[in-house]
Amino acid sequence: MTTANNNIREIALDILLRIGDQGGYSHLVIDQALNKHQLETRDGALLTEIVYGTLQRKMTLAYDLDRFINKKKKMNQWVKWLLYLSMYQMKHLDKVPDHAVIHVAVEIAKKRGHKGIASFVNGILRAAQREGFTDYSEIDNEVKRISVKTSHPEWLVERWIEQYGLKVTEKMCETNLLHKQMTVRVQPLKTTRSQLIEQLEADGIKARASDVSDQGIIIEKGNVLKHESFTNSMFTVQDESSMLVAELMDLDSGMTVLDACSAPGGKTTHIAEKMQDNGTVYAYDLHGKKAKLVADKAKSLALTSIQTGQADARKLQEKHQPSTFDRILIDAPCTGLGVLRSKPDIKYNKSEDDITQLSHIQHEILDHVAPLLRVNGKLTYSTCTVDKEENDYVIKSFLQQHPEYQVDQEFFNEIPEALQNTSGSSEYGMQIFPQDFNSDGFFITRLLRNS
Ligand SMILES: C[S@@+](CC[C@H](N)C(=O)[O-])C[C@H]1O[C@@H](n2cnc3c(N)ncnc32)[C@H](O)[C@@H]1O
Repeated sequence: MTTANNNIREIALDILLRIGDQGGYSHLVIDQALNKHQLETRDGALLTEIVYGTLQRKMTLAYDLDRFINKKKKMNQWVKWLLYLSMYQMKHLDKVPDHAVIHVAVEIAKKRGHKGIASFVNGILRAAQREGFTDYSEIDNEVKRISVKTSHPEWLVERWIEQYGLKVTEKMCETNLLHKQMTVRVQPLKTTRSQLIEQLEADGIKARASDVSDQGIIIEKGNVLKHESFTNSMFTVQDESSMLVAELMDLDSGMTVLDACSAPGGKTTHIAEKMQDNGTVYAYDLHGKKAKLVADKAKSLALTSIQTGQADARKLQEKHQPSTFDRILIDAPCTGLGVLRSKPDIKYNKSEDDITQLSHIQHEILDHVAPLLRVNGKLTYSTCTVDKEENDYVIKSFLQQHPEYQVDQEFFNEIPEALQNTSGSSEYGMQIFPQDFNSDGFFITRLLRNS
């Protein structure tokens, strides 16, 4: 193993300490580290794999480690994370032999600590190499077994089982550990989807058309972010479930649309594209800096129909007259339990109280924005979370208090074929699980104002 390899593990250890114990956001901390260290593509990919893999499986690795350790022994945080990241590589990275993983871990332990710690690390990892890892079937309690095996907190597993059943929950937790392919959305005012796919394929990037959005492209192999079409803003990176939101808003050219919670602008720009950049999309966000990101994104995609501003969605009645908008999108702030594959820290940091608090905010936003829609207009509500309290129940209680609204039944007919029979959906909307379509977990519904 080279110094570069040692270095990658040391950087990985620093990142894990920042995310794991100091609460940094995984994607932001990794991006910062990749920029700071200017790693080659292959090294960057290995670093990302080790950090995400270890973080994704933190609870499983803690269970594994417990089997090899004298529990009375107090361990430094960095030693714990070094053991986790080493065990992760031994269990899941075939290309790195165990003896090399152990060697690097011992070197790092010597450098950061002293000989005694190095010998402790060596002893634990050699025991793991000798005895191997369990398949967790020895855990009788179903909730605990799923929690340990898939590294999701017990409260969340229990909650999902209650809401969606054991089979769906176990599958969801397993899917949350898998790699998600990148998907992008073509900017149709600049090129067509088939032209872009052809261009990518010609340059060695394997790509195919999405079934859920006619602007969507699934990238199967290759780094599309280094391709000239990205530099030229021919597309934007977006998850397929997220693309489905604007697809299901029933948009038309020339409309006046409100996007009440818009940053960083993935859906705002999609809305403008679907209206051929003709009409007006008012895009707000609670945070001024974030609203600027929406303006930047609109500019980079050369879209001119978007007007951005800072505002609390609950106070938009101060800016707009009642019955102004043809379409409204509330892509609400949420716990993000549908995006655990790309943001694994969420599953360790969020609590049931966060769910309840956010559901109150979601309800308040809906309540205050509702009068701004014109009669016969349509309001789309979406979240990237999997939890009934933030989804179905928010809609249910909104409808009870707003008899002038109903769920738009046409919405269910417009759901793409491939997603027609998702098991999580209810009379209040469509719940996409990560396992349904290898996309993010999302809730989407559309309400009609009838008086
Ligand atoms: C799920 S994100 C929106 C993602 C965005 N629609 C997209 O597709 O790129 C929710 C956004 O709501 C914003 N937000 C939170 N509370 C808000 C409020 N009271 N009023 C307006 N925006 C709010 C957050 O800053 C965050 O950017």
